[in-house]
Amino acid sequence: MSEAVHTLEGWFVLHDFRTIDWTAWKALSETDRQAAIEELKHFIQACKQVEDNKEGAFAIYTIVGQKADVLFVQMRPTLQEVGEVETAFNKLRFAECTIPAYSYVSVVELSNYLNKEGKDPYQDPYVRGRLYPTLPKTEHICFYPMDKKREGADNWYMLSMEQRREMMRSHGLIGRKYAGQVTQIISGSVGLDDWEWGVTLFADDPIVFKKLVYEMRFDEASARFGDFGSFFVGNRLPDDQLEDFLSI
Ligand code: VOV
Repeated sequence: MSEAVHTLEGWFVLHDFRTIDWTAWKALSETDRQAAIEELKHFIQACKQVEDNKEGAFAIYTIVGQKADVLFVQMRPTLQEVGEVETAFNKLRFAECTIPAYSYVSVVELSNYLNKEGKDPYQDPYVRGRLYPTLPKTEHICFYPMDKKREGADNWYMLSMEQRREMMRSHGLIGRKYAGQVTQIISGSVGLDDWEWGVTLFADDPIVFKKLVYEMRFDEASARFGDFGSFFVGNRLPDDQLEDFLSI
């Protein structure tokens, strides 16, 4: 049997994609719509407070294309807290005018393919910053789930630790070329959701998503072993644009 890589886990993550039921939203009276916006603003403020207190992380993006209209990314220390914030959102008046489009449950993950053994990684400030991140406030987000293949000769899980380590080293070298242009958060979802990882990328230039993902397609870890789900891409929704976005 091949050796399983040791993983470090950080915050649990919910990617909560909603489609706005514009017909229901338009049917509300102006007063009810304004009250719903105020309530939503309160909810967003509470999520930001959690982030400021370093007790979780939060981001809100509008999604381009018909798969969804808006994405709430919620990170919390426990699965229970992630469930609670999802329920809190569902109780908002605004949520009554949304339709669940897609969701993804995972936990921020780092593997030790490239780590030195020895010190307790959970005490390393760099590792902690990766496991318990403050989400970058970039203009754009890209999310997709992925698997590593288990098909005939292309079975990631039958490779030796050394073979996998070498491929992850090559993968990391490509990624490093994009340092400063893109931030990646890899969250593991084996046993939690339908795919094995969620890939969340943050960048100010969406073309960087295309270039990075394309370049990685030629790298063995992705070319031979990557299987990908649906891609979602979106634009940051700053507080001062929320009203505009929801205005009728
Ligand atoms: C944006 C840059 C970037 C950089 C620097 C980077 C580096 C690294 C390193 C060093 C490591 C290994 C240690 C760790 O940190 O876990 C990883 C790990 C991982 N990655 Fe990555 N990755 C990037 C980016 C990046 C992208 C764009 C993708 C999607 C792949 C694609 O084809 O669409 C991805 C996937 C993953 C996955 C699924 C894992 C876990 C694999 C496993 O078997 O455990 N990743 N990744």
